[in-house]
Formats: sequence, structure tokens, C-alpha cells
Amino acid sequence: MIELYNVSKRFGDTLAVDDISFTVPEGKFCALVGTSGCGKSTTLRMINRLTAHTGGEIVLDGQAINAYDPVQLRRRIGYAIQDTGLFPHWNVARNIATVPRLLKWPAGRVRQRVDELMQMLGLPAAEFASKYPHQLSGGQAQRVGVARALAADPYMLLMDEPFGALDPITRETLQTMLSGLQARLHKTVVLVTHDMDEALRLADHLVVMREGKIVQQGSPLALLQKPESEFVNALLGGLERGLKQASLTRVRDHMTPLGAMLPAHSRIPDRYTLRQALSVMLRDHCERVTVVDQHDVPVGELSLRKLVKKARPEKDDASGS
Ligand SMILES: Nc1ncnc2c1ncn2[C@@H]1O[C@H](COP(=O)(O)OP(=O)(O)OP(=O)(O)O)[C@@H](O)[C@H]1O
Repeated sequence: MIELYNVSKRFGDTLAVDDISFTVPEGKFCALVGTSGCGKSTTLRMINRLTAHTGGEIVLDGQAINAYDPVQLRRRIGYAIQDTGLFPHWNVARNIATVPRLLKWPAGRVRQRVDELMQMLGLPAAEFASKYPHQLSGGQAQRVGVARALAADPYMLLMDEPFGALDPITRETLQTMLSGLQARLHKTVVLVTHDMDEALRLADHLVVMREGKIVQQGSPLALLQKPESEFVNALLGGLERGLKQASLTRVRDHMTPLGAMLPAHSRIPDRYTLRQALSVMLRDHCERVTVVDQHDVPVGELSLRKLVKKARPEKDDASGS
């Protein structure tokens, strides 16, 4: 768990972070979002003490970060950044092994851990272990950066725009990978991103910052349903908020179970989001689709009319859309 209490950071006359408080419970994923220069990266860097906070208190795993030795603290916190920070003269395996080697793990254990991480991140060791950073694509380098951050099994992970420089398809692949890793490893994660869809997709808790302050925080769904200001509404996509909300909702939670079902032409898997289902309905010009399970067996039906009816109370509640 990481806890921030009334934390501030002043650089000379600039109050970069102004009295912010938030908590990320063990194993949860928090995303910091907001316009450029609002203090997101500074907040991240205060957690691992790359930047010293000038006010308030930061507590990691029950202990104030100032009570840790800074080197020990950073070994408990994996850090992945946009330009990866890989050492150019070290190959992939050696880059991933950086922290375990610093911790003087036995060579066999280091090798085993590197192999395990490369496999976990979809980088076959035979192909990639001896490549150098300049021989990697942006997406592959990011995977190595994430593997390196996870190498010594840190207590938590900080990620600063890790996929910021990638094309949308690679980005989505890495988001899926990260979400799979998170489901498996249950790390406490704080992610800084400019990509609202990335934040909504990955985070359990969203913290929206503006000019050094937190303007709203809560679950992605709660913020989409009730943005408390025009700023948050605009950041969350304004008129697109309904669709973003649909992206967070699974078809299986809204379908009518089999039985009452009438024949429908298009089939969609129950793991799809409502947004994907709406897209299929628009593409196939149909108001009803058959929902199938992972074995392609029909389990229910999704009807556009029922969806719109269900959405109405929330729509009446929310302001600004
Ligand atoms: N080392 C520093 N010295 C002086 N001012 C700094 C320093 N680092 C950051 N700042 C200032 O603190 C403020 C917050 O910067 P920060 O990088 O945390 O914002 P951000 O939200 O991460 O921005 P971006 O989204 O553009 O990366 C900015 O006004 C920035 O100029």
C-alpha cells in the first residue's frame, strides 16, 4: 500500500504539487491523469525519492519513505519510464538483470529470473537475450523496461507514460499484457498517462490533477458517471463519456440469458465490452445480437432497446453530457 498525506513539492517559486492526498491499497492500480505540467511525474518521483517532497508524508508499506535508506527504497519500487532508460551497451538479459545483480543474487537465480520475465513479457530469450537496445523496436524496448522494473519482484511499480511513444496497436498490445501481468502478480501500481482510454482501461482508482492539486479521484466508473467539474468532464471525453463508460462494462452483465432469446444474426463473445457490442450492432445494422461463451455456445441476447432503457437513470443523474 502506498499512502500520500497532504504532500507538496516546491521548486523555488513553483508549487509543482500542492497538498495532495491519495491511497493505493495493496495490489491496486492507480492512474494519475491531468493536463501537461500539473505535477504527475513529480508525484511519481517523490514516491521513490528521486525528488524530495517538501511537505506532507508519504508512507510505503506502513513506513514513511524518509525512514528508508533511499537505495533500499528504490529496490522495493520498480520504475518504468517512457524512454525506457535501458543501458545501451548492455544486452537485453543484462539490462533485465540490473537490480538482481546489484542485490548480488547467485548467477543461476538471476538467469532463471531473466528467462522467466522474458517469457512472461513475450520476448523469447533465444531471440532477444543477446540483442542490444538499439536493435529493438519501441514496443520490444518497453517490454524490456517493464521486465527490468519487475526483475527483483518489487513491492510496487511506478510507470511514467511507459507506452507514450508507441503506435496505437503496439500500445494496446502492451496494455493488454500489463493488465494480464497485474491480474497475475497483484502489484501495487501507480501509472502516469496522458491517454485517458489507457487510464480507464487499466486503473482501479483514477486521480485527476490540475495545477498541482487533485481535482477529483475515484473509480473510473464513478468519475465517468459523475464528473464534478467541466474540467474533469472534458478530460474524460465530454460527449464521448457514454461510450467510454460502455468500454468499462461487459456484455455478460447486460445480456438477457438464453431462453427468452429470439434469433439474431450477429454473434459476440460475452467478454466483449458494451462499446464493442454497440460497434458490432452499428456495423451489422442490427438491434439485437446473440451472446456466446468462450466455446462459441449461445448464452444470451443483447438488445439495443433494453440497453438504452437501462442507461437512462444514470444519464439523468450525470451532469454535463
Ligand atoms: N526539477 C525541476 N525544477 C524546477 N521545476 C520543475 C522541476 N521538475 C518539474 N518542475 C515543474 O513542476 C511542474 C510539474 O511538472 P511535472 O513534470 O510533474 O508535470 P507533469 O504533469 O508530469 O507534466 P507532463 O504531463 O508534461 O509530463 C511544472 O511546472 C514543471 O515545470
